Amino acid sequence: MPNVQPRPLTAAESKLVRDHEAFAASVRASVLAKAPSQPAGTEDRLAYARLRDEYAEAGEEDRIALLAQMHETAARVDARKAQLQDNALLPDLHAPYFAHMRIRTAGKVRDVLLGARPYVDAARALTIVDFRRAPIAEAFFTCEPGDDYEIEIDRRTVEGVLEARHLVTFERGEPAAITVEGGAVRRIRGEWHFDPGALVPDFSRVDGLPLAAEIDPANREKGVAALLDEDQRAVLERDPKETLLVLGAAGSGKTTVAIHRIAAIAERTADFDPAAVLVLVPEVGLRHLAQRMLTDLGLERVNVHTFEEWIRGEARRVFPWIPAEESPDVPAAVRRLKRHPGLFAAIDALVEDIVRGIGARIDRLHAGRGAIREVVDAQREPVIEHRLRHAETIVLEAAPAAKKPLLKEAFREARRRLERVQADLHRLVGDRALLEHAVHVAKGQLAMPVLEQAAEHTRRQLDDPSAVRFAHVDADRLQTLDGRSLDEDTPDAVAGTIDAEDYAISFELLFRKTGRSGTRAGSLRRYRHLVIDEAQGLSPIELRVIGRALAQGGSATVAGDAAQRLDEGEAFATWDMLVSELGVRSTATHLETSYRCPRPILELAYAVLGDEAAGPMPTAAREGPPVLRTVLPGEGHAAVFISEALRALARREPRAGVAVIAADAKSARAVHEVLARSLPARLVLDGDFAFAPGVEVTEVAQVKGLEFDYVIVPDADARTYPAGGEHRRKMHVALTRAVHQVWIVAPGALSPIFPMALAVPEALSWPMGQRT
Ligand SMILES: Nc1ncnc2c1ncn2[C@@H]1O[C@H](COP(=O)(O)OP(=O)(O)OP(=O)(O)O)[C@@H](O)[C@H]1O
Repeated sequence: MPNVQPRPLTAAESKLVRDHEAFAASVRASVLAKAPSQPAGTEDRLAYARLRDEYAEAGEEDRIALLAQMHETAARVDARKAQLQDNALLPDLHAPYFAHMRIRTAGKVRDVLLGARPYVDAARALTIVDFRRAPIAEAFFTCEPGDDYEIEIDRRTVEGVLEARHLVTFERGEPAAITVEGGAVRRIRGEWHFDPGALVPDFSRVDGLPLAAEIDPANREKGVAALLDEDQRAVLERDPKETLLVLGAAGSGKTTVAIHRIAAIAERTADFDPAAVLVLVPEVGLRHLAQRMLTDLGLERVNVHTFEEWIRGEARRVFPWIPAEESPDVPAAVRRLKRHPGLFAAIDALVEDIVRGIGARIDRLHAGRGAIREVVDAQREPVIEHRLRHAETIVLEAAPAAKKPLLKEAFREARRRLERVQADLHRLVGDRALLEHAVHVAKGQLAMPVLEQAAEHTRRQLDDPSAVRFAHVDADRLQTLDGRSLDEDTPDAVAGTIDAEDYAISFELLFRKTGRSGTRAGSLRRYRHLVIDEAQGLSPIELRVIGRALAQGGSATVAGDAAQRLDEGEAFATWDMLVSELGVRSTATHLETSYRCPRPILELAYAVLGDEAAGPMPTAAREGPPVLRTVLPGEGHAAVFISEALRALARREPRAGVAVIAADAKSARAVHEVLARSLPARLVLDGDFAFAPGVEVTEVAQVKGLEFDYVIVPDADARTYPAGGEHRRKMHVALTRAVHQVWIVAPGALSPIFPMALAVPEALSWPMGQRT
């Protein structure tokens, strides 16, 4: 806890307290004067959805009547919505606002309160503005008391002076603390006191360690190459033909070593061709980083792709039937099913079924009386083509000479058809009976309802989109009330699409049927050397396809860390199994020193992992400043604190690279919306990091393999990171991106994944209100 030495209030501070008690009383009176409680309009909303479905199914003669009904229902829904919104938008009386500013504009002084919802009661001179969106809130985020402001509102410039600004917390609906010069005034057991304390965390650099932007690009790679430790160098000295598994904690140099191994292989290989090397990474950000590292090493011709980019490109070349559009919205459970190792059991069952079908067909056409079918069914090779060849030999041996040419042709035709996998894919992912095999072997990791979901999702994908179905209907008749397409935001938006997960499944089906990874349209490209970075994120079915892209006699460097899995985690079992899915034999190296993060970050990142840690904590290469932690009453307070801290940091260390890493894209957008009001923060949700000084707001999934001078976790609260392995690994990834220092901000109760006993100092002496 901060060093608190209460003292009585000054007259000005007492006046401030009285003002805030008056604001709170005024909000309460205003809100209570408005009657809430309205019935929900659920029935009408459901009716509208039903009508929309009926419209899609209806014949042209019924459409006009249906449209009229849709109109009526929509009008009722809108009216209800307006009522409900009115009530929902009333301020929350427990904590109606979190900040206050006094502004002087056009000769008048006004008090403006900042809250999550806007609210105005002109009679009571009460104004609460939405801190995320109201233009005037910018004055609060960007000005110090006494500063002039100039803000664009509705194309007008409004000028004024910010006279005062305060953050406020509430307890049981009453003001409990208000920031003032040098600290805060605070109500303790009904008495108000002054508490001293700083309000901006003290980011402190590691002595002697340059910021990323301070490292001369020309020295960057040369520098690391010279620094590599014994274990890292040993990897580079291994035979280029060997497949190596490079394991180690976050920041232990796995990517660095894997990329430098390409340079080492290039040096030792007479006919080295960089275009015969493929580097696969999970995200676009890491692709950019790997490309930069390769360019620094003079290896810019090496292919670098995210796994998804690579398999999409290969699948579209090999399977010309693949639809142009990818599904915008795959249900999470279906995505999990399609990547789960249990799916192999469903594929096995499908393979048996296909074989039975082929045997029965040839038998029927050639009057085999069950004998041909029996021979085909009796074969046990994993690949259907091999079974058919085997069966053909047996059948032909027993067949009379006259029948042989026709039988031969029948088998050839059956084999020729094997490369058609489109229908098999649809059956596999849409047939409950087949998928039950997957759920069965998944031992509780997949639940039965996923069968229904997958079948439904596939059925909708196989539907023509409305635009195709109603091609004969006038375009203006297809206009909906809201002007959107009939499919938008409806489950039909997936009609005519494919899921990204289906690419690997198609390759697996093709292999199980033909023993090859090519069709008449094209073949999977092969490489002499593969680098697979962050391999822990790949599913067995994906690894099989990657393994088949390795040329005969080629080698691979597989790097990863099981503690950094960001999916549910079940696609990964052990490193041995992972390598065996790739179809290679490998030797493992463990890198034991973490170079990126200083000790305090590493300690916290390991404590957060708990049982999810793959091994003991690695050695930290250096000491560093403490991890900072701040628990605040809500998002509004967090936004203010983070923007103030970032502005102070930018003044002190303008060359620092800062990542604000939110749990997901939605949270990143919300944080960015506020930060962008007071500083030039970039929102990065497509991997397009600048690798330069400045503030970038992003989500955990984007930052795999990357590093930043400072990391701020803006949503380390219990709601965003509840207990659970998945959340522990996710936080571990976020924390371990920092080279210098980490600041954890919890808007609300701190996540339970942080150990209570851990010595993480409270960064700010912020008096908490009771409400979070
Ligand atoms: N021997 C070394 N001496 C000093 N710095 C090193 C050394 N090895 C690697 N580094 C640096 O440590 C940082 C982390 O390296 P790298 O990104 O390769 O780790 P990683 O194991 O791939 O991390 P992650 O698991 O987070 O992806 C980089 O800045 C790299 O330059």
